[in-house]
Amino acid sequence: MGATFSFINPFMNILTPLLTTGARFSQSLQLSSSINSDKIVRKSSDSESVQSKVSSSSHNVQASVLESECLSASIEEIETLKNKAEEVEEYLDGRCVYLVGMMGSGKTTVGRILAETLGYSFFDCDRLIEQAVGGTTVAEIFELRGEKFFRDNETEVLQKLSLMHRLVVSTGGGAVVRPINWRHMHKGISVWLDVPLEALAKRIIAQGTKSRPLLHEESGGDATLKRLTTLMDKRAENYGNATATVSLQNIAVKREKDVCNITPTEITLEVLIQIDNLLKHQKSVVVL
Ligand SMILES: Nc1ncnc2c1ncn2[C@@H]1O[C@H](COP(=O)(O)OP(=O)(O)O)[C@@H](O)[C@H]1O
Ligand SMILES: O=C(O)C1=C[C@@H](OP(=O)(O)O)[C@@H](O)[C@H](O)C1
Ligand SMILES: [Mg+2]
Repeated sequence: MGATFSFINPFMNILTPLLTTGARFSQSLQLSSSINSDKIVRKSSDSESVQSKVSSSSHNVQASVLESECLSASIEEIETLKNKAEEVEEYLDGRCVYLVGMMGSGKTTVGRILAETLGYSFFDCDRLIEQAVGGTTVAEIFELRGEKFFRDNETEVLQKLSLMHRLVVSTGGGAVVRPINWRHMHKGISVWLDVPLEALAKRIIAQGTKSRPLLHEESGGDATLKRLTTLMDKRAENYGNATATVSLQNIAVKREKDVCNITPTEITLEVLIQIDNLLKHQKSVVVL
């Protein structure tokens, strides 16, 4: 294995303050605002006061993810989300939730909402690697040190996170390729966000392909879709190792919506439903 960037110090420097103070991940704390996100869940009659509080908090303090989502999600949706999370949290028993899926599938976006809904800390693997390597971006790491260096450090991040509890971890799209990474993720619950490639291509093009080194030679929709298809053909089996799957195609049918119009809140709810079904099934099997 090439010289990997030792995470012993830099990585633990990022985690240690969280472990010692027991603080929820600073990212969530930075996102949370003067209003406790639990208070978002009110009867619709309070929605005006909540909305005004949310909008005022978003002026003077960076709004929490739920609050910002609340601006696009109804109070009823947020209430359903929080109620489901309370059910799931009991069965989760502190186990970490790992989101896997192709680049652009919404792991980082949904991960933040899921963490705040569960009252878990949130980590994004790519961001941890960038922070531990002195702020170098993922694209720069690929360019300057190569993909193997990146993958070695991705494995080290997952190994260290697997020692912790009550985390939502958004992995990078290629984390599923190494069996050792599954050994770490299988200590928790892994959920595959399965998004049709055409929807992925649209999102990634809208976001810009520069930040994704495995794509950035591609320009234009067809080339990006072709590249994503090649990657997916190689990885489909790996994503299938996840303990649960959230298919956006299925959500689209259930909600009679176009896949591209399914919101992160709706996906987060489906993640919770799939985890709930899985854990209740596991519990019933154990009882038998
Ligand atoms: N449900 C969604 N609908 C539309 N766009 C989304 C959705 N979820 C995420 N996105 C957008 O897609 C892009 C990739 O999302 P991100 O969370 O970074 O995915 P990943 O971490 O899986 O690569 C971002 O621009 C994000 O705003
Ligand atoms: O699919 C992949 O191999 C990658 C996905 C990226 O993460 P996202 O899935 O968050 O874009 C990032 O880890 C890197 O560019 C490699
Ligand atoms: Mg991501």
